[in-house]
Amino acid sequence: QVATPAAKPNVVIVATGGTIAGAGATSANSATYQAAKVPVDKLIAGIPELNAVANVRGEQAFQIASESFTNEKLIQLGKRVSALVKDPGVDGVVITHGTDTLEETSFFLNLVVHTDKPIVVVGSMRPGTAMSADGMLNLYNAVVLAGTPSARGKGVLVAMNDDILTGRDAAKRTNIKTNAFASPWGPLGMVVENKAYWFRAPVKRHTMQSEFDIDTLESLPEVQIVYGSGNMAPSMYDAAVKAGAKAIIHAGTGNGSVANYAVDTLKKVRAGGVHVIRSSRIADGFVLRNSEQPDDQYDWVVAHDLNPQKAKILAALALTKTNSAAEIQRMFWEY
Ligand SMILES: NC(=O)CC[C@H](N)C(=O)O
Repeated sequence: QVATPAAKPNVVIVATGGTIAGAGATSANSATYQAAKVPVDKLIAGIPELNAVANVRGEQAFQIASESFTNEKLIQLGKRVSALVKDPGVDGVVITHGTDTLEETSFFLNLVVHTDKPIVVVGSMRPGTAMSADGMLNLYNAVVLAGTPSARGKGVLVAMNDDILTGRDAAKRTNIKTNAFASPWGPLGMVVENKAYWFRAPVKRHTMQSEFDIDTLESLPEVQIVYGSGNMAPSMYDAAVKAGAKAIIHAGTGNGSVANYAVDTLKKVRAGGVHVIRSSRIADGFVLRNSEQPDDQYDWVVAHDLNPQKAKILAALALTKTNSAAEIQRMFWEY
């Protein structure tokens, strides 16, 4: 009796732009190119091998370089993904995305899309026109992952350079090389020749367990980041408040430290009703509450292990639920 082949999964690729859709003048241009040029159908047509692993169709949500993402685009993308995963005919979703803010989008979707279906965010460091372009295999791996049943329930995933990273932790660490993304806590696994191999699973709240829901969101409160350095200008915090920030992410040196000449400004910011959240400018930062600064006394929040750009996403979502620093801190411990 001939075994009937397993039905191929139905995967939708939602394209937003980035280098994975980029084009350079010559094959030697691995770092000089224009992002967001190639439409999704051409990306799919360029990888005929996709037909062997999934039934794939594409949608062009945007065609932009990801440094140009806005809160409005995050919400628009989130709502589209939420609608797609509700479709019983869709088994998984891939999002092609520029790598500059890929980590913000993957974390945002991890927090707001209520599904256990795989959602895989993917980009590339070289345009498809370059020698040893990485986009084709990254996209192929992302589609394999989005159609893999064992990828269900693991939250939003990032597929880059053979690694499977969690959308929560994935961060861009270099701006030229193909091994650009990493997590402070390591990858969840790898995709190798059409198969996902798992070694870890996320433990923080995400997707189905999240209290945030894209279907109830129409906008996000303003949150801005102020970068810590020697000889800072405390007026930068005032400028963020003037720009409408409801929370300021302090991207502090080391332990999320605050210069002694800036503490009073941040205390005034908090007294004015704007939240202060201490993150760290270093890679793999980990900010302990009441270390270096008396957060309890100042009613400040610490970002835990989240880098400033990730903390900004969670802070904005937290402010849609509460204005209590204690509640915001709980969310930073749990997500
Ligand atoms: N590798 C990339 O995707 C970077 C290109 C562009 N800055 C973007 O983020 O869209």
